[in-house]
Amino acid sequence: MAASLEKEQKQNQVIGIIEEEKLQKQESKSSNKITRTQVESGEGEREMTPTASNSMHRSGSRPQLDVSKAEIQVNEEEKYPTILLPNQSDDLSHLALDIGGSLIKLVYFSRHENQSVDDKRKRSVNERLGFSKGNRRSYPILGGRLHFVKFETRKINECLDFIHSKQLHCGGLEPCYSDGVTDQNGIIKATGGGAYKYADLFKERLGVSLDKEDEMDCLVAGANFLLKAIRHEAFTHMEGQKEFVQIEPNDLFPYLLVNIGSGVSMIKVDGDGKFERISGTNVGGGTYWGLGRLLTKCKSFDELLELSQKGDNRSMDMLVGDIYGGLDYSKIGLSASTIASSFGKTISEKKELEEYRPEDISLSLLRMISYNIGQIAYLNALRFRLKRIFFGGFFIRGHAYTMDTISFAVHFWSNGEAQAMFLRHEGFLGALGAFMSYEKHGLDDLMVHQLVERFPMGAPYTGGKIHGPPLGNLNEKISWMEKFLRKGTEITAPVPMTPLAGTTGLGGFEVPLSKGSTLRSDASALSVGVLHLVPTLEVFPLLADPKLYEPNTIDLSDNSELEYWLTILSEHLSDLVDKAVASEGGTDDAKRRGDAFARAFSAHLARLMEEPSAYGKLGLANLLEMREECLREFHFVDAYRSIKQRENEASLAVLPDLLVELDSMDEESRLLTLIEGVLAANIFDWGSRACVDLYHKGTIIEIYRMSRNKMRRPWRVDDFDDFKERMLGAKNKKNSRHKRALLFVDNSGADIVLGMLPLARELLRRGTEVVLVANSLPALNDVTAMELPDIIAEAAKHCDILRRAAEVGGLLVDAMINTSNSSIENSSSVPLMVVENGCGSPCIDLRQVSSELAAAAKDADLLILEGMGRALHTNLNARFKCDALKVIVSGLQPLLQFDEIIWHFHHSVFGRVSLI
Ligand SMILES: Nc1ncnc2c1ncn2[C@@H]1O[C@H](COP(=O)(O)OP(=O)(O)OP(=O)(O)O)[C@@H](O)[C@H]1O
Ligand SMILES: CC(C)(CO)[C@@H](O)C(=O)NCCC(=O)O
Ligand SMILES: [Mn+2]
Repeated sequence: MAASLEKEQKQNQVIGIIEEEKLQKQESKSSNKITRTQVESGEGEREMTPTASNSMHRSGSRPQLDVSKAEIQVNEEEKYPTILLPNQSDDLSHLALDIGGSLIKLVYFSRHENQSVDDKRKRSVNERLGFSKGNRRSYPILGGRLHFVKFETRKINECLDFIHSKQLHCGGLEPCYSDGVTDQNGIIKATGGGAYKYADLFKERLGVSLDKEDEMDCLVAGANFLLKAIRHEAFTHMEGQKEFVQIEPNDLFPYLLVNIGSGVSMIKVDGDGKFERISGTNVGGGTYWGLGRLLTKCKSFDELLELSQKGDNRSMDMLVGDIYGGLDYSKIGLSASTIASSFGKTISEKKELEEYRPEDISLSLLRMISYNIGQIAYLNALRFRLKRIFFGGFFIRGHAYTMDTISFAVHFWSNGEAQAMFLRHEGFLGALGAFMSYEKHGLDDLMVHQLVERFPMGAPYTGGKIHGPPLGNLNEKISWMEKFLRKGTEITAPVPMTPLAGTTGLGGFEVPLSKGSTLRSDASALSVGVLHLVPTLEVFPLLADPKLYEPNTIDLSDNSELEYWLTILSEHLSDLVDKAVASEGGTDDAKRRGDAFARAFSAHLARLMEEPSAYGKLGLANLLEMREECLREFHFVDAYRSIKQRENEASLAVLPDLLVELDSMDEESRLLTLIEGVLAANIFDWGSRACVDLYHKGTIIEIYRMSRNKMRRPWRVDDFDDFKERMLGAKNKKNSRHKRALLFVDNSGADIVLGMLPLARELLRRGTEVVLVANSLPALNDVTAMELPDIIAEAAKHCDILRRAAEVGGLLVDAMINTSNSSIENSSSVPLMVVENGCGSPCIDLRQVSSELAAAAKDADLLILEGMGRALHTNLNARFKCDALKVIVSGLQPLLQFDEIIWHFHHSVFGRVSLI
């Protein structure tokens, strides 16, 4: 009882300060960091980590850009030069099509050739951990991206141009990978009626043959894949509320798939490839668009849909009340406001078509068709006792009112027994299924954790948008951004609808309530991202229960939280842009890219502000990663590069003094000092202006010591005694040492050099192997795995323990020789290693880590997570199979908050009670 109370209190304390943390982290990471560190090191520009500037690190797990030997190509006619990337391999692509009665859907795959840098760190890690490079060979498609694009069928020429401009028809799957036995070049998988109808046109225009796949097979294959492999693919939508549902793959079948395209197909799905088309209706999306166009003279589907938002169907529809003199027909459960007869009112009036409002016509039509489909779907579900109904097809178009209407119908007629669900990739089921019909596509074998969805700016506009030329390169994308933002806030959401309070009737609400009056034409385009297939990602093996694991501590589905973070991010944007531009030498090109980045990222923020679930279920980790990805999209490789270098150098200069000081202490005080040191050094992270003011007279070691002195116990959550006991043993009892510790490191500079390295050294001294786990790609001023070996090499010059361990771990060049002749195995030393974590974000989602890290985790029995991103914003509530230590500094006002420390030590070893 007491224990659980204590646990609860600690938890509350922890949660209570999160509010304060958020601000600080962001302030710190984006504020202008002019600490004493930088002021002192005049030679900050000197390259300390030569690799960083030469070539972009190609993470084994996330495809990246190779900017080595990049050249700016000046073209007289063009105002802006093109950047040539000679070492950037061309994407290999292939394509599948679903050519429907209304829309053509494309799914295409692009892959960077596997050029991941085989650096010495990687090699030594591979050797040490017996880790090998995944299964790329046997699954040819893995390791690339899936793009989703659509065009109107009546504008098939635009589609052909798109395919041609991207050369998508040239990259069949087989020729790229097989031993040349089969040559399937020139064959594209295609489904939908158009695969028959337009086969000749494709042959004529592109010289390719369409390999026809059955439409129903494809719909089912696509739906099954999405529902199994994409987290939060399905959602419910009722009364304006969108809720993502996670369906267990072994609890998926049977279900009813209702694909609302031009016409509607209803398919009972019992398993992979096991299905039956049980029904359909000719009253579908084509009916709405076709009749709507005739009746309203609308020029586009979106225009028609937009009209409906301002409509009032009572002028068109005959309601029960119209028939019953304003009364309900309660005996049979019909309220006065229930539609008795769609468009029925128009018979009794002598009005001509022109006298009706197009808005009202559109809304009546939309309701008529949505209800009808909902009802037929329900009846079919009833027929086969199916509880779940998934609605796909582009009729839905992410449109809130349409979904609400369908949901209402299903809910109403089934008395709440059946549930309507929608799919984020709504209209792409068939195309995805066609894609999957390629042999050896490898998609079947992909697991949820190997897929990462991203939302680059290029995607919606090359792809999502139905009109317009494809964007070929960054230059075009930037020009496009410039043009597009001149037009204002175009990238926003479909207008969310909220039900009218107290309405009655079958419809549940009479008129859609809209926040704005326009339906953003790009909305549905933006909700489908690019799907990165990353076979090297794995679930972190030490998670106590991966099913229960939720990385994000803060719930962004809470609107005030989301708003808070979006505001923080937008407030710090200009500062980040300055840094990014400076990191690329402040050239005109960098400025232009910086500007485009700012526009793009603001557009994302605006979109999320308007529709929080626009990108699916978004956690803080995703949001922060989106910022980093957006920087990378505009070719900002490492915005904090020079800041990181300066801080590393300044910290390395004082490391020897610190080590001397530590070595003069007894074991117990050294352990405490080390932990205080980690906390103190993590504070350098925030580098706020207040901190600068306070410290501007000190040297880095003085600042570090001063903050360390402020780290007096007791801490906010203070489990140091438990940790100490585990490390040093109790009075008469000596605890066994840990075999291997994984240290998830955070920032460059003091944080890594004066905080984490000395702690690593202590572990090494005690005979524990140490693996430093760092980012694969830059994020803010976080240290990356690629930068660590150089930092360690520098530190090793002043410390035998680090030097020997780094040699054993293969991190030092001379050690490479040793490792290869394996004499090192005889050494009694334990190794210091570095692995990349698989991410490029200040947070870490432990469901998707690099295979290196997963391999390193196999023998680990101690985890140390440091800093707010990795231990607070994510993973605060994570439970592990082994000892885990989370070390975090937090506080609203830096000066007052030095004692705001979260420290907990969590035993999950058998039989021991969790302390938090
Ligand atoms: N931009 C658009 N242009 C035309 N129709 C659109 C658009 N956006 C959404 N729609 C709706 O989506 C429907 C087409 O959906 P979808 O692409 O799933 O079907 P399809 O494959 O073309 O049709 P079918 O499977 O019956 O051959 C249209 O009939 C229309 O109601
Ligand atoms: C003919 C298809 C399958 C073409 O996609 C589709 O438009 C559809 O299911 N139409 C409805 C046909 C019916 O079952 O009444
Ligand atoms: Mn179709």
